[in-house]
Amino acid sequence: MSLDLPEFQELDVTKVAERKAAMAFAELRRPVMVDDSGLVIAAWNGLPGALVSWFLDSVGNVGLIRMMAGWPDRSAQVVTAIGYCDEGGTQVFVGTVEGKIAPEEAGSNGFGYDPIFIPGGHDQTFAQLSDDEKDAISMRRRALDKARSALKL
Ligand SMILES: O=P(O)(O)OP(=O)(O)OP(=O)(O)OC[C@H]1O[C@@H](n2cnc3c(O)ncnc32)[C@H](O)[C@@H]1O
Repeated sequence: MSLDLPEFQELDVTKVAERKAAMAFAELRRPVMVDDSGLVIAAWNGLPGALVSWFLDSVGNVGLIRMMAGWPDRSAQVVTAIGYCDEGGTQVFVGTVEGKIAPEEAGSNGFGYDPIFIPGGHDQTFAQLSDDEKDAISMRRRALDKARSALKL
């Protein structure tokens, strides 16, 4: 079932996931799980964070790379927060991958910011890795592993 929830103007994916989960539970009155993901650029004090889809919709990956010109520190994190809510309350499980913004777009796998994010320990973007390679190290995998073990799924 699909549920349209309001978007929160908030940088922190953890807070967005927590509010989304609570709101979805209030609506559906049954256990819910939501996902919110973001791109956290260190030199920009965390921008765009959870607002990344606004950046991608307006300037795209290429625009984002251009906006990084003049910022020598290209380090960034990709973060997924999984929010879970049931009668007992809300819990959030966060997965993070440290890396950096690529000098140019590369690769055609994946979606979103995959072509411009190079995970630490690699010299290729997420979009140059196979689906299996990305899934093995992704922020979403890390968040889901935490959720699985905490919720005993
Ligand atoms: O809340 P908004 O910002 O409207 O977006 P959304 O709910 O539709 O989507 P997400 O939080 O899951 O993701 C925010 C943006 O991050 C991108 N994104 C999410 N997961 C990603 C991944 O694994 N690799 C690359 N980009 C990703 C996605 O394309 C969106 O533009």
